[in-house]
Amino acid sequence: MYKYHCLNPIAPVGLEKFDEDFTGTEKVQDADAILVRSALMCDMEFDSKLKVIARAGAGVNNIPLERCAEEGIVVFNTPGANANGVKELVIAGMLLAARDIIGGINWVQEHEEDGDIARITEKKKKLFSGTELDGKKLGVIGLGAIGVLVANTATHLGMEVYGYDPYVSVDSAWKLSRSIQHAKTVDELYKECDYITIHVPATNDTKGMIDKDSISLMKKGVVILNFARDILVNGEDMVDALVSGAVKHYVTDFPTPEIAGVKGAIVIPHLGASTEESEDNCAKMAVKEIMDYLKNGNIVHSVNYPDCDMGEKGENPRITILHRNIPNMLGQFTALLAKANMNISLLTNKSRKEYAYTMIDTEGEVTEEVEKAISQIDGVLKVRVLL
Ligand SMILES: NC(=O)C1=CN([C@@H]2O[C@H](COP(=O)(O)OP(=O)(O)OC[C@H]3O[C@@H](n4cnc5c(N)ncnc54)[C@H](O)[C@@H]3O)[C@@H](O)[C@H]2O)C=CC1
Ligand SMILES: O=C(O)CCC(=O)C(=O)O
Repeated sequence: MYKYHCLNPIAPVGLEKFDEDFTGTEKVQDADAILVRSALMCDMEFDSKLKVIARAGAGVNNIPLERCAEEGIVVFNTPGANANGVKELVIAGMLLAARDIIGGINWVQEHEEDGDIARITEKKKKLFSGTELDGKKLGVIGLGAIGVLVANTATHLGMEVYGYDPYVSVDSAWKLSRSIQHAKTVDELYKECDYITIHVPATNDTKGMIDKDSISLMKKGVVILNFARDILVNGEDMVDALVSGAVKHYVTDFPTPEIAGVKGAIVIPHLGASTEESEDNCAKMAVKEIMDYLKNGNIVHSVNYPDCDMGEKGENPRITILHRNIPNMLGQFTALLAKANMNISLLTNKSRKEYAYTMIDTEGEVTEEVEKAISQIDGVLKVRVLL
């Protein structure tokens, strides 16, 4: 029986997909699998029993990926499963910046007791007038699951859309509307656009990518939207830009003490993926990934190990080995099995940067001695024998 623990609430429709070989546990130290959304895991100690973490969502900057890889813990995310939820809120964010909907609604609430509200509305509404998105230029940085949806939808609102992503995947490129203009440099996008929205992962390379230098290249009064992660934007520089009017609105899904009360900032409490549909999609995908890994050894949508899929495990035992990507690992595995007089019926080996994964279907029993001998090979991080 495998045990799973949820560090955040995970949609029941996903958890219901676990079959009879799985049960929930309140004790994280007993878990073979952890499901998580945004809970911070960077300082957590992991029990040697833990084999897999599934992030029901896209961003994985709350999980220590490298340490997990070293400890033989495979980390998954659920690419694209919440992209539509975020896209819809980004479009709402652009509309909130273009029209003073929030100011107008607040004004009505302040005058809700006023019997004359209908008449004074017509006098006061000019205080909350705005502009339209039609004809404006939108720059989308990062054309992954969310960026592509935002870019394509904005074209239907009449916006002229520029996209920038030096690492765009073939899949995303296929999905992108032909009317999106390809910005060859991010500076080109900064200079051209009235609205700029960022949809890149938070990494050492992207941290602080929006700062006083990048803002200085943008049009005065630009609107910047950040539904990716707070650390992509230098908070101090953004406050200065809002105060000076260099940035008209900063629409962000990430409240920080620095930005929360600043005039011009439109701050949402991380609601991008908080829709029934996104939560259900993420939970279902995360549970599927965990079951497939624990029962079949397959890795699909990992963020710290290579994806590797040998289909459903059959009658024969399957040995799965997480190991370093160094020479002669396969040679040592096969030599060891040959010495134990074992036949290999199927073998796959995949690598990703410093780490690799080998799956071996064998004919005949895998003894404890064989399992132990594999785990003692230098560079092996975790061995499992699936029966
Ligand atoms: N507000 C919310 O609730 C949510 C926020 N997110 C955040 O949005 C981010 C993006 O999500 P997805 O689109 O699903 O991820 P994704 O992985 O599908 O797309 C990310 C894209 O960014 C591109 N990229 C990476 N570095 C870049 C750079 N320096 N310049 C330009 N492009 C670069 C990649 O090539 C990729 O196409 C996530 O990493 C997460 O932090 C995701 C889901 C929900
Ligand atoms: O689970 C959530 O609500 C956060 C979603 C998110 O930020 C992500 O998927 O990266």
